[in-house]
Amino acid sequence: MASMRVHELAKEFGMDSKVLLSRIQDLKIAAKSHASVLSEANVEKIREALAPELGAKAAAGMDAEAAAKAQAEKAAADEKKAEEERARRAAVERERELRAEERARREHNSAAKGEASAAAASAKQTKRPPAPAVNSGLSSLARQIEEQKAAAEHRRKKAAQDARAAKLAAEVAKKKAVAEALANRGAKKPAAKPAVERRPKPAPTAAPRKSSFDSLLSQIEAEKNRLTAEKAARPSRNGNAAAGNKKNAKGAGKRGGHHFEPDVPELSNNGEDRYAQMAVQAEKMQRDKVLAEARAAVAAASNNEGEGRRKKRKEKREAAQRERIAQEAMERGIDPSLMLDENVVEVMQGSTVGEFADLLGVPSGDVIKRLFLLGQALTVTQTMSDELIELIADDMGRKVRIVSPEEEFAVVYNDKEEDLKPRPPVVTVMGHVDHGKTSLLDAIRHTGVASGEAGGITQHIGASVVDINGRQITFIDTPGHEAFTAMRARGAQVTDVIVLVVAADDGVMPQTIEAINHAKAANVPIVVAVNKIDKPGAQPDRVRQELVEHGVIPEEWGGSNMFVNVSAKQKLGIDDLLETIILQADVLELKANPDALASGFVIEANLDKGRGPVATVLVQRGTLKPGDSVVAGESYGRVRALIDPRGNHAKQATPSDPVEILGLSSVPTAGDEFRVFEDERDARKLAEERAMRARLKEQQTKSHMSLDDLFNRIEEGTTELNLVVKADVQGSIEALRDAFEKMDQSEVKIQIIHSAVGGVTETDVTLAAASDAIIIGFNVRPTAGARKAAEHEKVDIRLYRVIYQAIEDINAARIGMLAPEFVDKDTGSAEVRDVFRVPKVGNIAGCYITEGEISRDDKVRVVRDSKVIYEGKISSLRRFKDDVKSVKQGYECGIGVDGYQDIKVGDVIEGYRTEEVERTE
Ligand SMILES: Nc1nc2c(ncn2[C@@H]2O[C@H](COP(=O)(O)OP(=O)(O)OP(=O)(O)O)[C@@H](O)[C@H]2O)c(=O)[nH]1
Repeated sequence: MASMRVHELAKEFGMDSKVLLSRIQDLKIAAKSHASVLSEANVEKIREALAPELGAKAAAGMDAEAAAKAQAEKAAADEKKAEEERARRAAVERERELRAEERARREHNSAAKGEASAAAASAKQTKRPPAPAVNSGLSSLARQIEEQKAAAEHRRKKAAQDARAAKLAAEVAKKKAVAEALANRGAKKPAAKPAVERRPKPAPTAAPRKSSFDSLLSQIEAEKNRLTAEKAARPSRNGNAAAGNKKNAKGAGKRGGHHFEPDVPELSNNGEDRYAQMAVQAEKMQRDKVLAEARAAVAAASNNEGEGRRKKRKEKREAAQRERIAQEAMERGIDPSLMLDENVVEVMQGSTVGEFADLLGVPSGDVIKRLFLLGQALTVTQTMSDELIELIADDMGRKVRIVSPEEEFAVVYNDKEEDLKPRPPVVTVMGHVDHGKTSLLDAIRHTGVASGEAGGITQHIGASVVDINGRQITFIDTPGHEAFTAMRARGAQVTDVIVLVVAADDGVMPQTIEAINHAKAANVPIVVAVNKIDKPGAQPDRVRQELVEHGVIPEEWGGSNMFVNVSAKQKLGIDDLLETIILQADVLELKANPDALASGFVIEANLDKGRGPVATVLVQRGTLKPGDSVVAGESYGRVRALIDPRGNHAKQATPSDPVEILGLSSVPTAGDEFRVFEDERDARKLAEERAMRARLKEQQTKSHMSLDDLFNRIEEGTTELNLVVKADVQGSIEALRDAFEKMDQSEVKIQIIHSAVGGVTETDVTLAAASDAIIIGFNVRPTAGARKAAEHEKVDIRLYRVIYQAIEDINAARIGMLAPEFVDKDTGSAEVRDVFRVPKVGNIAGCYITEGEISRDDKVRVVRDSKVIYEGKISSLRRFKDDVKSVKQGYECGIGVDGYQDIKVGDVIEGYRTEEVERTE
């Protein structure tokens, strides 16, 4: 059975497609509409889940006759069942009665038996309360058990008595034997055999440990006799025994391996002394024997358990191997279960239909057929997207793992704890416009230079290094959150600490809040530099209070953020700030392995006329040296020279060092990863593959989170929906926040990562791209730059005019039912450069089309300061007094907006069309 569409399945079930769709969504299976394709596995799942419901439905749908027949059949079956049950119960009753009779009979017999017990029995019987027949049967059974228990106890005691008697007899026999042996000692040695034979029969291995001192003595004697006899029977070790032969010697040796042969010295013959010696011997023998037994037991156990142990060790080895693979998988960002499962087939990203079929060992025709059923007509030589590879494999019940080309070179950074060495912190300065970021960086650099090497004028390489009390701090030179977020958007996490500059005379401003949000999104700690404290209007405490409202709480007030008052202009508090940064870094315990091939990120790059491509990189791991083969983004090459921030040639750059690289093949982009390879060919191959992938990616840029995609993302495990909210007034933001809080967030948590009053800017788009967020705008418009950036980054910008629409959309998106069938498509944008008053017609906007093309039939919105102030239709579109159908970008025209006279110079007229969009998967 192949995959099916929802409506096909609904038809099969005799259900309404919509009803089935909602049931499917309840089952958390991705399906958006009646046309959605369901995989075979999902169809099976749905069938199973709906089986009871469908069964009931089927029963309900049967005609009356069939229903009556079924009912009759059921009644007959029930009756038959009841009959059987009655018969079974009767049989049980009969059995019970018979048992009671039998018990009564036995009781009667035992009561009659024995005169002595008769009285007792009758006494017992009189004691027992008169009970009905069944009860008396039970109590007699209990009595029988009691009697049997007593008899067993008696037998046990008797056996114990017998054993004790036998033991005593054995002891006596032993004593006798010892006495005899002692008496015979010295006169004539007893024959070996009889001595051994005389060993008392019940002298088991366990007995000596428990036996008394006397019995031990007798054992010693017996053992000694046995040994003497054995010695006499086998050749002496020095080989002069006439009877000696090699075989015997060997056999004795072997026996010695398992046998306990205590070294018992001869005893002197006089009285108490002799007994003392015997006592010592007894103790020694006891100990040695126990030891020997223990050893034998261990040897036996290890022989028996050898197999088990080997198995265990093998299991342990395999578990360790699995753990290692899982660890490696996690470090490479791969699902460990896919790497551990032997049934998983690894398929190279971008495989053709033919290659895919070969890897799975199936005919290409089969794959093509399945693709066709999914609405994808591909030929054998066409490449399959990741999604199709997974879909078709799933359809075939096969497991695959898509291997990206870069994975071949994926370096697993798994440094051992002992290889990690402390490294300096990397700091970015952020803050509102004009709060003194540049001045502060200058002041800091000046401090560094003053206390550092003489003559070291900092070069602009994108980062600078400052020394404070022998400790290094690396500052990223580009202040502001744009650069920071742009880097982060590219996956480059280079900053350890953010210095947030807030002017003491100005307080918290919109960009201050933006910076806080960026820092929080990146999970980077903030050190606050309250700047301009030299100014008369400075209120550093007010800054603290304002920041508290945004979750930045001073340490002295019980929070976790360090604050320092500074004046960048008068260079006050700079050392204090640097020391605070060091303190914050110490808290972070920053470490890296310097003894490895270097890797890190490009923080700035340009093409220098004289020197060719130049890139400033920040080393994050390992040590970079001239001569290293390096890849930086899509560029590669051999490091010709390293230049430090002071403009000097460097011999090496270690973790947290910024350094300029010369010798690359092309100019990389800020935020690109760089990595050193042992072999230059590998570096080149990776760079080329990256370039190829970038081209591919350009064609199919991975979209960021979008409302259309939210349901699928939730299905894939997304649990958070990040939002950037921009609105015309603060009240709208608060209202939206309130509404979200009331929403069911059990499946996906809604987080507003940034909100502000104003139009949607490029920075909003970069933040959204970096945090995989959706931008929501209320009565605001994106700037042209923001729109372009969003298009490029595939960031979803949703613009609303009423709050409930946004709430409805997000609610619908969560369950995959987002259905705005109509969307506004922008057509063009015009800048109002003049306003003409035309009698009888009204005000006409003299415009310049800055983007796209505006047509006479388009709807328009009038935008002022990024806010929509009017929406309506075009009443007239003219070029030089002529009515025209449309005007393209770069041309001037006159636009009359129907019903709106308040047009002003500087307004923007945006043309758009409302189009019906067919929702696809
Ligand atoms: N009085 C006083 N003025 C300062 C201080 N720090 C900076 N300024 C002044 O504030 C103005 C802005 O300083 P910048 O360093 O350019 O501020 P910025 O944050 O880098 O500004 P942008 O680059 O435009 O974002 C300049 O005129 C500085 O001279 C200070 O500590 N005290």
